[in-house]
Amino acid sequence: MGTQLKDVKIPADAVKSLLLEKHAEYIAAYGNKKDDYEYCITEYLRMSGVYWGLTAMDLMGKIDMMNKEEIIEFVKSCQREDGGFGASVDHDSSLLYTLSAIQILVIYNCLEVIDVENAVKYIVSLQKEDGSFAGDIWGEIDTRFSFCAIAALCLVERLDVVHVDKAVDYVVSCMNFDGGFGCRPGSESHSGQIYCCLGVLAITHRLYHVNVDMLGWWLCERQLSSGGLNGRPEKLPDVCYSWWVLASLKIIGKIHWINKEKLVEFILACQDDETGGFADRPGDMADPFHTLFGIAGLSLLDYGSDVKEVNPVFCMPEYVIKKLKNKPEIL
Ligand SMILES: CN(C(=O)[C@H](Cc1cnc[nH]1)NC(=O)OCc1ccccc1)[C@@H](Cc1ccccc1)C(=O)N[C@@H](Cc1c[nH]c2ccccc12)C(=O)NO
Ligand SMILES: [Zn+2]
Repeated sequence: MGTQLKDVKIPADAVKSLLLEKHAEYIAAYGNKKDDYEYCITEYLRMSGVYWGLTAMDLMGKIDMMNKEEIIEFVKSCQREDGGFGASVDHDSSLLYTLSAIQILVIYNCLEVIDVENAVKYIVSLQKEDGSFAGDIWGEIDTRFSFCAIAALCLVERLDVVHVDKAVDYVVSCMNFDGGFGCRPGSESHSGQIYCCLGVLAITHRLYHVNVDMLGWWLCERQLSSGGLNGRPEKLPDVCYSWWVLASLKIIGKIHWINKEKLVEFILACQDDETGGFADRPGDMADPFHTLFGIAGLSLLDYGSDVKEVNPVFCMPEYVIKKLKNKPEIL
């Protein structure tokens, strides 16, 4: 018989509707358990964790349940001498957490509380001769960091300070024969990297470089019989990959190429009806990361009226991105 496709079976008693109130309670309570084991071991990505929780709550119309003052104080306390932001207080600066910090402040519309000029200097300092970006001073090059840099500069309306054409050339040099993108030239196509590279091309209005039919085909091939999407061939479906693939399809105008009903069923089945929140696949433990990307995925699928529209490029509420002078393009 043919190769057994790895997939999950959705249990008959799986959740079939969005438990919005439970997810709001789950996220609101998460920030209060400062001595919880899980909270402590995720200190290394805390700034991103705050972005995930805040964005999920805003998309659910529950942002008022978050402690605005405490969040803004935390973000301010993480800006370092070099202008960048670390994941938590006293952690080294990185482009990943500099983007998350700026995303949080733009949602709260209070960029003035930080030194934007110094943050811009930090981002510029990480661009290389070939247009690529390192993630921090230790120098790892990855198209993820190209997205962090371009997205952050777009959010503070300062795209003019970097070599945009060289940044685009580097991203294009990472395009593969299958239409996808990897982390460096010649790297294997991966849904997360595709999302980042399309984000750079959407923000810089250079989506004409994309082989839309080839990439669209590769992306909708990610859907398995469970309805869920995986990140690469032969991998298991995962609700966060439902976001990376779906957002990518939305950016290139091919979201209608996948079976929306089956994907909605998969995402809803990933909810934890006891604790609230979404897990990566049915039956696993929920976490704030998969909760954001489950809700954002349902938003892209126009599920239910009580979830706000999400911007596929920034994974932030559309009403926030609409205010930008230079909006990202989608096909
Ligand atoms: C570091 N991360 C990952 O590698 C996750 C792990 C994972 C979750 N489910 C399956 N694997 N994978 C992941 O985020 O892959 C998507 C991805 C990969 C590369 C580039 C962009 C997105 C996760 C954290 C994590 C670790 C372990 C378990 C669950 C979450 C993570 O921080 N992802 C990043 C992915 C990302 C989103 N936007 C970006 C912009 C630029 C760079 C990265 C990102 C994030 O959400 N930042 O806000
Ligand atoms: Zn995942």
